[in-house]
Amino acid sequence: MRLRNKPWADDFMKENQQIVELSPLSHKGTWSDVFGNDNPIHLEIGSGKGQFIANMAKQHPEFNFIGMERVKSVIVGAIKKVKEKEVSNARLVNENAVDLRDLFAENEVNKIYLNFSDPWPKARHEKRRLTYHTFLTQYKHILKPDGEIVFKTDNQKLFEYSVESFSKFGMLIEELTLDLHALQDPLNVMTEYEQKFSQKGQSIYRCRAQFQ
Ligand SMILES: C[S@@+](CC[C@H](N)C(=O)[O-])C[C@H]1O[C@@H](n2cnc3c(N)ncnc32)[C@H](O)[C@@H]1O
Repeated sequence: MRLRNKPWADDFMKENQQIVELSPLSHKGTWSDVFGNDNPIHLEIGSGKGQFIANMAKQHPEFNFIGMERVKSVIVGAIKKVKEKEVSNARLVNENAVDLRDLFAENEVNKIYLNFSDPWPKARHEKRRLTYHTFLTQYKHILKPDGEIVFKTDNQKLFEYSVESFSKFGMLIEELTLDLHALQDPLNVMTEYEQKFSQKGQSIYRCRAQFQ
């Protein structure tokens, strides 16, 4: 579902079809054809302005990256960042993650990144959180049996909620850190929000969880 009509963003996307997939539903089950290889597929939901996906694609040519972002004016920024990196292993889709099973076949994806997802703090909006159990059901379907979710946030309440949600769903918590940057993990690629919040002195939380 596309949310707002923005003709200039539509034009920009049409001009950059080597990066943005205009008919992503048609690739369900055949994403490897889009990339021209069988490399593992890593999906980021809510890519924002694309710093993470652009840098990950550059650092990891052995993986294929798909970034999903529902806001047109935001995805334009992500397209520009991916373009600058001159990579062939990243694609963006302007979709609202409602049911990922429309976009991906069973077991088609190897890893899902949820980076600084919108917290939806009100109880009545719980169903919109990307770590709500209905989303986990979708993730389990599209992920390979050994696939994992990597979740990063600065929001303590969302983090606690999400770890509990993973756990209640029967997922295996493989890693949990309350201060990611203290680990000085050289492989950590920062997102725009991560940079912004860590500069303000906020701790960054990360959890890696696997379906069993
Ligand atoms: C708080 S921002 C974080 C952006 C980026 N991941 C970062 O860390 O800098 C969350 C982004 O997720 C997008 N988003 C939220 N829910 C989404 C959904 N259901 N499907 C696709 N994009 C979504 C929003 O439009 C927004 O750009």
